[in-house]
Amino acid sequence: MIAVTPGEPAGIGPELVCRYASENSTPLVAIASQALLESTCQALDIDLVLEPFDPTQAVTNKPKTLYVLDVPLAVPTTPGQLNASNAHYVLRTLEIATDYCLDGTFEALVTGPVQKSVINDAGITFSGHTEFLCERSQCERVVMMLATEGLRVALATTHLPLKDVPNAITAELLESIISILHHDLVSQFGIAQPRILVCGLNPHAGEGGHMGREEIDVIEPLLTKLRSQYQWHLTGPLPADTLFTPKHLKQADAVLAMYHDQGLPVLKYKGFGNAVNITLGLPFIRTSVDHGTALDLAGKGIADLGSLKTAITYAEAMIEATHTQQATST
Ligand SMILES: NC(=O)c1ccc[n+]([C@@H]2O[C@H](COP(=O)([O-])OP(=O)(O)OC[C@H]3O[C@@H](n4cnc5c(N)ncnc54)[C@H](O)[C@@H]3O)[C@@H](O)[C@H]2O)c1
Ligand SMILES: N[C@H](C(=O)O)[C@H](O)COP(=O)(O)O
Repeated sequence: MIAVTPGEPAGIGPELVCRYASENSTPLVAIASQALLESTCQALDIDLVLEPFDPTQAVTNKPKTLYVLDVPLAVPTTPGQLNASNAHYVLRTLEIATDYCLDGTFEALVTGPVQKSVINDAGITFSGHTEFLCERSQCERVVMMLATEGLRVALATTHLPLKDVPNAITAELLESIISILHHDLVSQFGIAQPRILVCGLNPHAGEGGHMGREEIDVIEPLLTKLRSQYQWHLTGPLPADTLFTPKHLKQADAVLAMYHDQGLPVLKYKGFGNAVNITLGLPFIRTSVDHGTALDLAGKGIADLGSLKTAITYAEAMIEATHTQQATST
């Protein structure tokens, strides 16, 4: 079973989930407000039956059906209008979803977009699903990786102000990020010997130390150590501006970028609308859309479904890969 959280109630998440369930037969359990989903279907004329979810019963593959585990909103919503009063609702849906994934009720969680700012406006420190799921699952570290046809980009740091990035790039951080990335490319993506390209942090990878020393002091020694210890295929640190070119990418299974806007603009330029955001290193599968709440489109029924479809397709494939791995290891 796959759980889905539509995310911010005033964003495009609820309508995308309802439209997906109306048009596709993958059985999904939405952890969300039943009233919100009902009003969304009514407003946009979406043909969908909302069935109460019973955790003791398996869901069946019924067309035009969405199972719902009801989590009431604090206050009714208007599409496109944020209300901090519903921030706790958003987090509650994520808590319930995570806990049901951890106890094995769901095999995967697919998340819709949340509005990070409004959660913080409600007085809750929140930087993203990735960090939230890491903490709730009591993981020491997880890795954000976005993927689209022909490109996978993982991040060494995630939702961090740019000024804090250089100090965060330590050998300890990079070793655990690369280890999780390598492990999950093998186990979840079936790549026997993953080839990973690692970006430098500074322009031209530091220009021999004249434009920053993180490459010389931290990244290169760590890559050398990991190569000799594990024989992993790690290339870098490479200048990020020319790393994202076919010559390099055709020899890679994934790229590790040092920070959010070093890697994600390239990925989204290539695949926005057909990309997926995956959290590696969790004890369960989590995929997500590549876009945000798109408040400008909410309630209009015109937002593109492509990324939600991709996120669900990846979750299904990763479930399959996990089953195959379990079968071969027993
Ligand atoms: N997975 C997530 O939870 C997630 C991902 C990205 C951004 N966000 C959050 O979303 C909020 C808004 O972020 P933003 O404005 O930078 O990005 P956004 O993705 O919401 O919007 C950027 C542009 O893309 C368009 N767009 C987005 N999704 C679309 C879709 N499905 N179909 C057609 N057009 C679409 C929007 O109309 C807008 O023009 C922020 O709080 C951000 O942190 C959440
Ligand atoms: N960094 C993501 C992106 O740009 O698409 C996005 O903010 C969502 O991150 P979480 O999955 O951690 O919420």
